[in-house]
Amino acid sequence: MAERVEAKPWRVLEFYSGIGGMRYSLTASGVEAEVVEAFEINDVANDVYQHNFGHRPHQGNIQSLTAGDLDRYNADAWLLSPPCQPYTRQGLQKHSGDARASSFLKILELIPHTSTPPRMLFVENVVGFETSDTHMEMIDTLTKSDYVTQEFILSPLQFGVPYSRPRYFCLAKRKPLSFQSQHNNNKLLWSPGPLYGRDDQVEFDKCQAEEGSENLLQSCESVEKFLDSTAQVNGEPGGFDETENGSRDCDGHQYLVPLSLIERWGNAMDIVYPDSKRCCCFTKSYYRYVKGTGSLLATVQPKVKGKESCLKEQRLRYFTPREVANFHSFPEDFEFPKQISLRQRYAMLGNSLSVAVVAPLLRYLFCPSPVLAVE
Ligand SMILES: C[S@@+](CC[C@H](N)C(=O)[O-])C[C@H]1O[C@@H](n2cnc3c(N)ncnc32)[C@H](O)[C@@H]1O
Repeated sequence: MAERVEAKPWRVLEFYSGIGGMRYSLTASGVEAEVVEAFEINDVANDVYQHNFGHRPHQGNIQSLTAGDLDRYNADAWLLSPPCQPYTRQGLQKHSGDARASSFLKILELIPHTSTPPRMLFVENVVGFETSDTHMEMIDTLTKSDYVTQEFILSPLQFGVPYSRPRYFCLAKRKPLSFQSQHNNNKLLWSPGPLYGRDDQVEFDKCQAEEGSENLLQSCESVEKFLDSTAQVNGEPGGFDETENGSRDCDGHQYLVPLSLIERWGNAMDIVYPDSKRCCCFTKSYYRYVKGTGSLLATVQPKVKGKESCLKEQRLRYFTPREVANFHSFPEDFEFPKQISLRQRYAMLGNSLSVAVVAPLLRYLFCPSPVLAVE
């Protein structure tokens, strides 16, 4: 095998590509890499991916891929964001017993059967994955296949984004490749310090990643910066499913939270203001349900913030899909094709990831470009 020619981009496979959050992160990381194929079962997500990247992912069940199929791509790295439902706190936490975990386990099992196993792997999932039996199997397979791992739990709050979305990440490199800070091998880290060559904050309080300490929040931008100044919150032109939004239509304002919902669920709502420094994780059920699915924006700021003031007078609205994409640090040119309904937009964004978090993790995984062994 020849030494890797530095000018040649890394060849990358993107599994569970969704709307392409991983690909945007790879671009934002500045790593010279090329996505040689993406894999995704959902045709609506593939419409969005194709619209933005000009390439339609391989549509089908990842579970049916064989080692031979994957060998053909001759990929250096696999990026994977498998379904998180088996591990979510709200779910039944059936872990590997959940059918939705099986395609990921199957892909892991293929690694030792490929003729050229990927040199690097990147896995994203929800907090809770790290204690699952799927995680145990993953680490076992990676160790047996000669990989060294470093794991992180990080939130956009730690990257200056006023958005709490802690997620689990596994970075794996196949020997003889190694990480920059090898003393963090086989550790679960709650701090982004190692990504920037700082090891001072590794023993970071895990609550900070999850909830955001006061210091951390003060270093974040305000929610205002993420609002879409051009958004016509009285109805974006075109692209929305009339019947779906009809029931929400309140004075023609499709993003306004109906008063009936405020009366019923007001106590359970997470309300933020333009000068807030934190908002809650947007899930795929945002806009369908209000409890625990993401924050609502008060467009009229009361003298006393919060629920002490009449919620009905705060003119609460949902964040628009563009604004959710902003909290995910998606680029400005990301857009949905017109035919994608509002609910589908929220659902796919809720499944996606934070580019602000994943880009530096990918940079850390790929760089400095390790010199590969000469065969
Ligand atoms: C957590 S989401 C990943 C989203 C993606 N990272 C993004 O930025 O949008 C998981 C994705 O995997 C897809 N998926 C789930 N099971 C699959 C399977 N067996 N084969 C292919 N795709 C699958 C889902 O449709 C979903 O889009």
